[in-house]
Amino acid sequence: MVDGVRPVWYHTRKRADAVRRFSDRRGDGMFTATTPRPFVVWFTGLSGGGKSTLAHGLSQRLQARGLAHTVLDGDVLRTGLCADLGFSVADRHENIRRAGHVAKILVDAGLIVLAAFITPLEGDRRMVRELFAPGQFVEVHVDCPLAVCQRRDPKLLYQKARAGLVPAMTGLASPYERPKQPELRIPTDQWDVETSVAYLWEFVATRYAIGTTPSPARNSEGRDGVSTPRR
Ligand SMILES: Nc1ncnc2c1ncn2[C@@H]1O[C@H](COP(=O)(O)OS(=O)(=O)O)[C@@H](OP(=O)(O)O)[C@H]1O
Ligand SMILES: Nc1ncnc2c1ncn2[C@@H]1O[C@H](COP(=O)(O)OP(=O)(O)O)[C@@H](O)[C@H]1O
Repeated sequence: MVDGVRPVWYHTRKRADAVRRFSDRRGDGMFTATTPRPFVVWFTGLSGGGKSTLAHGLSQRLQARGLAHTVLDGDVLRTGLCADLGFSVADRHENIRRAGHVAKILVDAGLIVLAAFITPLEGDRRMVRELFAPGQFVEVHVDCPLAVCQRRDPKLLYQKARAGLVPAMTGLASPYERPKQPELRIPTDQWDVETSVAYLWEFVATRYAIGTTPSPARNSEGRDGVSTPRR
């Protein structure tokens, strides 16, 4: 240390110590209920299915509890970081690879990440999952039939695709592989937004012990398996 100037590692360690004191009041290495370990919720599904709507609905609930989080949206990343990519299988793979690594960096920095990308292929979803520790990744299949997505068509993309103006539209000219083992399926053609967000919240809040007393089960690192939608 020279002239009272402290090296970067000093501040980093002091901050880490402070965070640990705050987040580990039990003193046994477990985070408290109000400061869950960071995790990623990865929304996959057709365009118009409800990925962004549900990500922002969950974001509001996290916001209300003061939990540090961010939303990563395919539409947004494609205006900057991924602006060079189109919708071929190879470009979608690269898009998801980049998005997955950004999510990983943010989760490692302590944020809860809500990622909304079509992510149409099982292999790409697996690639992203494998970036994270077991139990840190929640795959949510925003499950909405193509016909309903086409009826909603909030961005008129399907209409344009049918007119030949949007190439490789997912579900029409480009495949969407139905997720085999997501942690959650949300049938957004059958449930309204409020019901869907409530269901999502119940799963996330339980799994990560948000706003509840920590229980021995919450420290489990294993996958919880698919949760069957119920009303
Ligand atoms: N051909 C084609 N197919 C699907 N989607 C298209 C296409 N062209 C543009 N868009 C717009 O891009 C958004 C999807 O980007 P993603 O990064 O989520 O796609 S992917 O995961 O790489 O497949 C998607 O956003 P969402 O509607 O929110 O899914 C569309 O707004
Ligand atoms: N249960 C539901 N969950 C999410 N969105 C729903 C639901 N029911 C109807 N919607 C509507 O469907 C549309 C989904 O659009 P959006 O969230 O942009 O989809 P995506 O991000 O998958 O393209 C919105 O207009 C939303 O209000």
